[in-house]
Amino acid sequence: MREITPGMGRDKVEVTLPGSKSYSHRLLIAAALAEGESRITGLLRSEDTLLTRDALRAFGAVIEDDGEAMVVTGTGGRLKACAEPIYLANSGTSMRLLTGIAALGEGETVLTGTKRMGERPIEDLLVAMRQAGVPARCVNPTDCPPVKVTGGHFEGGKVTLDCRISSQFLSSLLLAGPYAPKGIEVTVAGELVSRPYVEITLDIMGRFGVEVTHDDFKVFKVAPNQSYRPGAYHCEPDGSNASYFWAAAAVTGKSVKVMNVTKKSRQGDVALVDVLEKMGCTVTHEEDGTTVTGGELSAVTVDMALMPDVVPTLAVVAAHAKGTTVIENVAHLREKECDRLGCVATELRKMGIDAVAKESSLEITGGTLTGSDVETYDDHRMAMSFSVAGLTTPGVRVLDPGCVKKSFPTYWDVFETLQ
Ligand SMILES: O=C(O)C1=C[C@@H](OP(=O)(O)O)[C@@H](O)[C@H](O)C1
Ligand SMILES: C=C(OP(=O)(O)O)C(=O)O
Repeated sequence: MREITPGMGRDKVEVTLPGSKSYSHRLLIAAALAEGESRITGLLRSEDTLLTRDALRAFGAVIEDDGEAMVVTGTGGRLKACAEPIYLANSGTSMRLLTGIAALGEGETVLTGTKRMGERPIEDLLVAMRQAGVPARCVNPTDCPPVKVTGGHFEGGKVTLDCRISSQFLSSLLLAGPYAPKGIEVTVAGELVSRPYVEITLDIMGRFGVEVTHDDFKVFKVAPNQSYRPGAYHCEPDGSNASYFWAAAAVTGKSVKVMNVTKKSRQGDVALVDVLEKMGCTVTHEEDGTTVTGGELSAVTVDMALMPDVVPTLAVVAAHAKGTTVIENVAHLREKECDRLGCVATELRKMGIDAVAKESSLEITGGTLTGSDVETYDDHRMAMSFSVAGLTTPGVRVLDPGCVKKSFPTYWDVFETLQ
């Protein structure tokens, strides 16, 4: 349990954050698929990214950490079969991306995780993998992990993929695509949620020398006989984790500059600053970072389909704003570490805020918050978002502060620099 001390000590604070979770997973995967040695700096070392690292080791990549960089000796796309099941806790990105990669193995791989992982759907990805020749199925009759993938049969070719639940399915097929004999052509059926994460995938594939073409995010083509090029790569800081510090400024009326996170990034969550600006904050864009300064906050109606991970952050800011904020088009939040629509609304209501989770939206009417014991549902973003409420409200106690280890093990140290 951790009780948050209200107030920000200084009027202007600069924070420096660890590497992007999404970029870290992809940098490690691309380097592990390359032939030869890559040196990657700036990587996030958190529970989830280390699970991806360990899984890639199990697939045969050699990965050493010298403290500054991870040095990866890649496999050239020829992966070992894994005798033991690969445990991926509740890292959706590891599970979904590595399920596609397992198709490049030389035998059966079982990928498994926590109880909650066993409730996070993956069948849509497996349907597409089967179309590409890969025997892949859920071990239980649930459409969710554990999954069993039989490598060595990945022909590729044309597949149709439903991307309404997760963009990670598409990233998975694209990342494995260059090593399929026919390459891969993915037609997206249904709305593609969380599109910026696919842009991150394309960015990394491009930087590693693999070409992907697409027709306005509807049909994606990866030609065969391409390979990931090893080299020296750097990981930028995490835009989703920047949100808590911008939100801290928004609710306290102070200024926070997040160093080296800018609108030039492909991380979609950086666009949260545009929403905060609409709500009444002042945003300053500089080459070396982005500053939010709090102001009088008013409600907004905003489509957050492209920025799912910062919805809990925005919800806490909305609880401090005048009027009713409507966060639309976010049904996919129900499939995250917890049901993020239901759980955010429940915890806000415990603080005296009128919050309603609808089927695909969240409505929050700003008001006066009261302190409460915040249940985190083993979800790092619940802990980090609600800690921001503690800056304005006495008596906010985060029940399981340790769950931040999933994406930001040093969160509380950085948070303390605000105070
Ligand atoms: O590909 C990625 O790195 C991610 C994609 C998003 O998931 P969905 O595409 O399932 O929304 C996001 O929520 C997750 O934290 C990271
Ligand atoms: C949804 C998230 O992660 P993942 O899907 O990788 O579990 C997240 O970090 O908010």
